[in-house]
Amino acid sequence: MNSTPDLIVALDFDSADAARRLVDTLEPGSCRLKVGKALFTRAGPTLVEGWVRDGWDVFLDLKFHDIPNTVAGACRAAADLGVWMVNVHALGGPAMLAAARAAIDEGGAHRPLLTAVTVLTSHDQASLDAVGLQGTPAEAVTRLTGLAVAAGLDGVVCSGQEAARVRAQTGEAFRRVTPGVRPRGSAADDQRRILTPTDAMRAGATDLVVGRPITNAADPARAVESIANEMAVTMQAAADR
Ligand SMILES: O=C(O)c1cc(=O)[nH]c(=O)n1[C@@H]1O[C@H](COP(=O)(O)O)[C@@H](O)[C@H]1O
Repeated sequence: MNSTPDLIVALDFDSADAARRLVDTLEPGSCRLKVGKALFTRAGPTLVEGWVRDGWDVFLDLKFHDIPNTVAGACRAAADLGVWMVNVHALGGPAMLAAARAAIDEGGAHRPLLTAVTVLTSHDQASLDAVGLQGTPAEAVTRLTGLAVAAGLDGVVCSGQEAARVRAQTGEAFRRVTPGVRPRGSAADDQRRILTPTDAMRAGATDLVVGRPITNAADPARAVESIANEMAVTMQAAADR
């Protein structure tokens, strides 16, 4: 198990106000924030820059996937916002990944972590077959992780189900960011490759991304606390072993 797996709260709220209401109850350092396409399209860079100024680590999850030149420009813009992590789709291919890497490395003073989404956690075998990707989801994750490693990225986004495999392929330092995390008893929603926080940590996830189990909870702040507690208990149990 990684020594400090971190909780990333996916702020997939319909409004900036709803997101702010939750973030105002949390402390930077206790978790990280993820701003994805829905909230960013509503609230834009100003919201992100405000949280960065307040000391938050923000994962800007816009999953860039375009021609290399366009993705390079988008990565430069993300770095200029001061975010902690930015991601692209590994499916964009080697040239796109290299352009993203170069854009971040040649950028200004701030250099966010750059990760690549492998196979979305909403994909199962049938939907992977439908888009024409060969092999099982795990095999596709391995292949796409190979592209991310070759381009010098800092990690991949994969499901907890592939975290151990990615660690074996890449070594400990390469990040394994895992969405599709569901506390026991939570609805899977549209996620297909899921694990509980405890199982994702045991599998070697370095960062756990959790959205709806928090944002749809009657008390989102309490839901964050409960997941953080589960993670702390799992860490302690691993340390005691
Ligand atoms: O890159 C991501 O963060 C991501 C990749 C992936 O394969 N699956 C995935 O669910 N995500 C994001 O992780 C979050 C998961 O949210 P919940 O399913 O609500 O916990 C969403 O914001 C997704 O956009």
